[in-house]
Amino acid sequence: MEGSIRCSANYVPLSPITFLERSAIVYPQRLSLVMGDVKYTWSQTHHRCTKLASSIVNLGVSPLHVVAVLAPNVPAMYELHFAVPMSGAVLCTLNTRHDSAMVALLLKHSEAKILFVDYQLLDIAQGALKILSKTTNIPQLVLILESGQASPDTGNNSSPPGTLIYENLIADGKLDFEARRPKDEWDPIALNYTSGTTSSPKGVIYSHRGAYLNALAGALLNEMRSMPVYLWCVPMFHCNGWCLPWAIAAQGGTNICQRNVTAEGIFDNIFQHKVSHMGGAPTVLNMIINSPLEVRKPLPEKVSVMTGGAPPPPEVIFRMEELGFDVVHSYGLTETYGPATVCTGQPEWDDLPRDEQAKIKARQGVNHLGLDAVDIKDPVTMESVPADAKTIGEVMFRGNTVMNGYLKNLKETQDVFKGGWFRSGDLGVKHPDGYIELKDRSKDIIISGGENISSIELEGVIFSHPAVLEAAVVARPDDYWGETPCAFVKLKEGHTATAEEIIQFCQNRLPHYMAPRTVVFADLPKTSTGKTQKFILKEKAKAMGSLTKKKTSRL
Ligand SMILES: Nc1ncnc2c1ncn2[C@@H]1O[C@H](COP(=O)(O)OP(=O)(O)OP(=O)(O)O)[C@@H](O)[C@H]1O
Repeated sequence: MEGSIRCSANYVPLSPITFLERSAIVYPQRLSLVMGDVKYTWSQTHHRCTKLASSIVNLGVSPLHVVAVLAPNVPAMYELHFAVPMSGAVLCTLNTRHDSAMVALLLKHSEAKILFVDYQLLDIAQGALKILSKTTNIPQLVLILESGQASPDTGNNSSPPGTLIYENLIADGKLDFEARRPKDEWDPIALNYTSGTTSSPKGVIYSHRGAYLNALAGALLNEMRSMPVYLWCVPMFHCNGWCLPWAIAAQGGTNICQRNVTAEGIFDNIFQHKVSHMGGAPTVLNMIINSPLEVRKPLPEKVSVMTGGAPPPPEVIFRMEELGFDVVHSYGLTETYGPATVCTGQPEWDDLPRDEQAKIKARQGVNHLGLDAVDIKDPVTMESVPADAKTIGEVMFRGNTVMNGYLKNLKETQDVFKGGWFRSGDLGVKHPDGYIELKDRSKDIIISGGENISSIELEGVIFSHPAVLEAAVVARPDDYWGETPCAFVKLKEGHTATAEEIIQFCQNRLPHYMAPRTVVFADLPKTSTGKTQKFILKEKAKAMGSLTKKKTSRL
């Protein structure tokens, strides 16, 4: 329109770096980070990140170079979420459960210039560098020590010559360094590899703009007021901790860091630090509700817990709320910066019976405020499916919190954006109230005698059996039915149940064709982000062979 001028006065590339700068002014003396005796204020965090960023630049890192980190949720991991972007580089957080071969592969793919590594993971990093040294340049290693740990020697592993020490980089950094801001808000801020549940990890590129918007949407959907106290259970290496490191800075909150996640640690931290918010995959919630009675103490105040990353069974939501937690259910993918939808609560739901409420809350919901739209579409015609809670289609996303693309994989990027929407590979339905509900990943849906069986729905029912701790359902190939549902079940300690009892339990609650035909009692293989590795279970189910023989009629 005539009269408008786009200039630096009214158009500044969005970046979460501004959250830290603002918090250092608004909340200078308030606690930003706590882990054991280590405590920093927002002013200190700002200073430390500035100095660290200057040292990263000093090491020869140029804008858009990749800087990798292999560390659990320790304060350094949090600081790197700001220091790396402030240096103009792109942060690549690596899964702490990867072995050296996978770390080497991802370092090579991302062409990382620096690898920050926690001392407890030094042997993995060293193994990776050894593999890399055979074919390519190796990144500069920077060792993160425990606070007060003076020596780089870590038990049997002494760091290789030339290794730098994290705290020295901060001590030697310049406080007058001016943070490098993105030239364009579309510039990458992070590179996140997917969990590798269904295929090899893909490198997902996040922009400053997307991270900024998803962080603010995260604060809103968690209903975080200023100065929340956030307990870190979600690994920061997974979708940058669902973008919450940036959200907590935006709200001047206190980050309570912990190396390991245990039910005892969670309750201790809640009491000690008056935690207001936390997050965790359904496996973490399951661990909480099944922890011994002496651990599960009544909460001093409501704690809001965001869950996602895998389908939370209604039973888990129900029992968490019985303990006094407020469960916020969110769904998304690495490609959507983690959380993309939220099952926004409605006051009328409060009048429903508790188990009914839990079922409604287990739905994946609606797009959050930072995302333009989520829809369920026919992947061929791209038509929206009717909102009848029955017609299955593919979940698709559109908006500013969808990734830039996959690193060095244009073909895959084009494929997932075909039709102008991001195709998630998840299958779901739309309810009449517009909320979506996931039924399966397209690779996991079970088709038995022409009927679709949702493994998520079936797992939810098995899960509500009082003896069941965990359940996963996969397809068992069948000569007559095509596939039949095969349940892998882990029982709670001290509980018993037979396969027949589990099958009967399901038949009493579901149409008969949906009940499992096979029940196997076993431990469930998991990814480090809490997802069941169904491909392993599928192999096992396949190895069992067909339940029915060819040419037999109905069972
Ligand atoms: N709230 C949720 N309910 C149900 N499923 C969820 C939820 N949140 C996430 N998921 C599942 O997790 C998937 C996203 O996982 P993520 O991006 O971490 O990597 P991955 O898809 O497991 O890895 P890969 O793409 O390499 O197989 C979603 O597509 C969905 O299937």
